[in-house]
Amino acid sequence: MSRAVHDPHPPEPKPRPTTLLRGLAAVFALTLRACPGALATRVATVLVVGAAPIAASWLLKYVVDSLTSPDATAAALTWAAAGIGVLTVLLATSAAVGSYADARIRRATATRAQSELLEAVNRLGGLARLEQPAFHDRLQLAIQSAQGAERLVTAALQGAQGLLTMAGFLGSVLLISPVLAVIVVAAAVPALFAQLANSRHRADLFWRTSNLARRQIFYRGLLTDTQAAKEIRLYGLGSYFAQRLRADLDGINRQEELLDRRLVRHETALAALGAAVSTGALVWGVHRAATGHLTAGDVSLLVAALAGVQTSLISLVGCIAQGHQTALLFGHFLYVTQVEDDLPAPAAPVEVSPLRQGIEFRDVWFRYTDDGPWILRGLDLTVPHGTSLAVVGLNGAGKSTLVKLLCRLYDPQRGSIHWDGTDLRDLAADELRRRISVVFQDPMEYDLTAAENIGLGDLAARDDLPRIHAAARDADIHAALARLPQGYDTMLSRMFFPDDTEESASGVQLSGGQWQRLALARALMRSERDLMILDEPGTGLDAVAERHIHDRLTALRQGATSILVSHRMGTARAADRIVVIAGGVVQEAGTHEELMLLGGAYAELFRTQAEGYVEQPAEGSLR
Ligand SMILES: Nc1ncnc2c1ncn2[C@@H]1O[C@H](COP(=O)(O)OP(=O)(O)OP(=O)(O)O)[C@@H](O)[C@H]1O
Repeated sequence: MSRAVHDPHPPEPKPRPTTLLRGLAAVFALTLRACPGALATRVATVLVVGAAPIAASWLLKYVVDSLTSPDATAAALTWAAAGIGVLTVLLATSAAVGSYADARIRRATATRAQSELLEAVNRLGGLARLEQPAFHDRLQLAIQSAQGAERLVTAALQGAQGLLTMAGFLGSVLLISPVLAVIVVAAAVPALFAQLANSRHRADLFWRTSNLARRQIFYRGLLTDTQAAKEIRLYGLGSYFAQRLRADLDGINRQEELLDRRLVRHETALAALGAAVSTGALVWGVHRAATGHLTAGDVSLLVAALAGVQTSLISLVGCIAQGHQTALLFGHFLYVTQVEDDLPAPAAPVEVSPLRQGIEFRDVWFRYTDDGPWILRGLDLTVPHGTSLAVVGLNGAGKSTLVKLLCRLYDPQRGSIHWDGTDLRDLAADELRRRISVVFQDPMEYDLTAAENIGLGDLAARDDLPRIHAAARDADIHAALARLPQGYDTMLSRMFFPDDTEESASGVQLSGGQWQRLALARALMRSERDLMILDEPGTGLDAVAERHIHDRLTALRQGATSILVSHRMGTARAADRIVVIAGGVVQEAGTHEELMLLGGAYAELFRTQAEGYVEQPAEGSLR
């Protein structure tokens, strides 16, 4: 079946600005999912805090006018004053309840957003996206925006509150003088546009500096990482990396400083304009009252309205700017959570049955990037069920690439790989992977207990100690783990304490070879495995251990299929079939004896290694 050419490294599109409304809708939806109760409480406080000052200032106008009027009754005045008191109490309590609701919204949305983001990243079936620097930049910004997503809700609610207050007070100013109302609104328009432009510049700055920001996190990690500490000290790299970190931070700071200067100029001018408009309006009001056109109550209302309008305008403009900036950043969160999978899922996945016939690579072409070199160039390879295959070749020949393609961590650009005749692209990647057990060249060292490090191989059996012990025995690591201070419960970490409680019970570090055996035990936990792949498991193992493990694995195989990538010819020779990868294709294939007879690349590799083990006669004995 011919397939459309698939690009395993789809390029990252340039970020498209997210509109305030789209971002707002998305964050409100997120908050509703995270904490609907707190959101409802916050909306109620917004209504109270937004409307109460207007009601209070109208009551105050009534009180002031009544005090200067002979018709006013003491009872009405007292009720009006009490009304102001009730509104003040409501305002004070709403502020406290609002802060509490804000804190709940902040915690709940940040937690929800982070987990939705990590789930989305985990949904990506392959490695291609995760290996793109531009995707990492976006991910970094998405994590930042997930942590501060609630700022958009808070800004929107505060903005709504400001809008409510402003509308009420503007209505009041409108009643006193329509012209004045227009002037007050007009004075706010430049502020609004300036703030929107500023927030766009700030979001641009985040995007432009995200690469620098990621790099300084990398340097900081290097300088504090225990694994890196050995080389950093040995080569005296500490100050060098510290300087590079400093240079990156300086680069970010310089760009931020430029932007801040621009913002301070705008904000100073706008604040001066707002103050001038308010003062002018106040002078006008006092003059109108002095000439008998306004009452004393009108002036008190005007004073309250001008202050109210100015304060809510500033807050509203600030909220829109903050909201706009957060919405632009939130665009990265939306992108990452909605990004297309780098491995297209089959429309109707075929069930992955236990391997019966074998694996077949048919004319497989693969390269990691569009402009990179082809690593595989039309590779054909068959691994019949129940046989063992050894893959050998020089560094960089593409042996690990072949393994990753077989696990469907990437799809080939051309050609196909088949599991019992079914193209891997027609199988669900996670089901396929359940049937494969791999020990990679660089296995993970989890900062967890020894038992957990093995149990992760089959999550459903992570507490099944007899199985964990059996896997450890097969990987020849049981005795070493049993001897640890807390046995299998020993934390294999110098970074964390067991259960974060007992500071005295610090963890231990294993040796490189022991970690490798642990990874092998983890791989052996896979109960449904049909295919075992060992990608250079011997690099950290001593010769005795490798021989022992190899014999155990051969015994364990019992009709199962296995692929071994190895530079150790002594181990590779025992496989049923050996292939030499070179130039992106299978250069030679056969049994050890056949390949030695052929006298090609394999025979040369084998002899070169074997010569290293033959004892040379001492010079004197030559005579
Ligand atoms: N994730 C990646 N992105 C880009 N290029 C890669 C990636 N992984 C490997 N390569 C390149 O692909 C080529 C083949 O790498 P691969 O790891 O498959 O070789 P190998 O035969 O396993 O080598 P070794 O014996 O050193 O382990 C190398 O040139 C390497 O630089």
